[in-house]
Amino acid sequence: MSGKSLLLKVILLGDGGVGKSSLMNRYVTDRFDSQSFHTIGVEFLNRDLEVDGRLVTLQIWDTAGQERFKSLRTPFYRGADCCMLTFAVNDLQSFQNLGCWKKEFIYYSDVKNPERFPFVVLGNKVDVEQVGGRKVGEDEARAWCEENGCYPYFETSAKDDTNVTSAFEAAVREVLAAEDQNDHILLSNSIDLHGNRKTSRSSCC
Ligand SMILES: Nc1nc2c(ncn2[C@@H]2O[C@H](COP(=O)(O)OP(=O)(O)OP(=O)(O)O)[C@@H](O)[C@H]2O)c(=O)[nH]1
Ligand SMILES: [Mg+2]
Repeated sequence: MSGKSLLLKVILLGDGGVGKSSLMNRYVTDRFDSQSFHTIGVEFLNRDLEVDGRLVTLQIWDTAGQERFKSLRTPFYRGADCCMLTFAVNDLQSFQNLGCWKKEFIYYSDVKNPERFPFVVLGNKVDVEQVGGRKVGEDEARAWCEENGCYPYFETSAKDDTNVTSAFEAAVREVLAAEDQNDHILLSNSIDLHGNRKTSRSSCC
């Protein structure tokens, strides 16, 4: 295990009220507030964790999902290592807006290679299933993830603490895997001192 901690910036995006702040608070402080206020702008919290033997400081940036706060949140997209696109399974519109959130992120973060950028999708509030409140099926959500870039999908509940840890750990794994891939591309395109240019390309998902 490496002794140095890697700082990773993960950003939570999605419609107002889907539970982004609740997911961050559940993960970092293990608390849930059923009366939480809408976020204004952005907030962030850190949590240290170890994934596959690597020490990581996860810096979670929680953004305001309401349209009126757009100009306050978009300046913070730059430098993100992973984007967690969040909807609520009892809110069809929030699912239908995932594509807009992805576009907004790509535009303002100015990522070099959007096709390779690590996104993770969260369908939050799965606890509502028990009271018949689900509006988006798991299959439908998985199909969207498949079509839009083979993104990992997690059905979460900040209220019941379902899959919250797994989702954040998956975000870290996605970033680490993407970095390994980039290192591999750099290595395979390097020129050795004997004049043999290596041109082998790595394959992707
Ligand atoms: N039943 C249920 N309610 C949840 C869950 N997560 C969040 N909520 C509730 O949904 C409401 C909105 O949650 P927030 O975490 O504030 O939503 P947000 O995505 O941060 O909203 P904005 O800050 O406006 O973008 C609050 O009343 C939460 O208590 C969940 O997993 N299950
Ligand atoms: Mg919030």
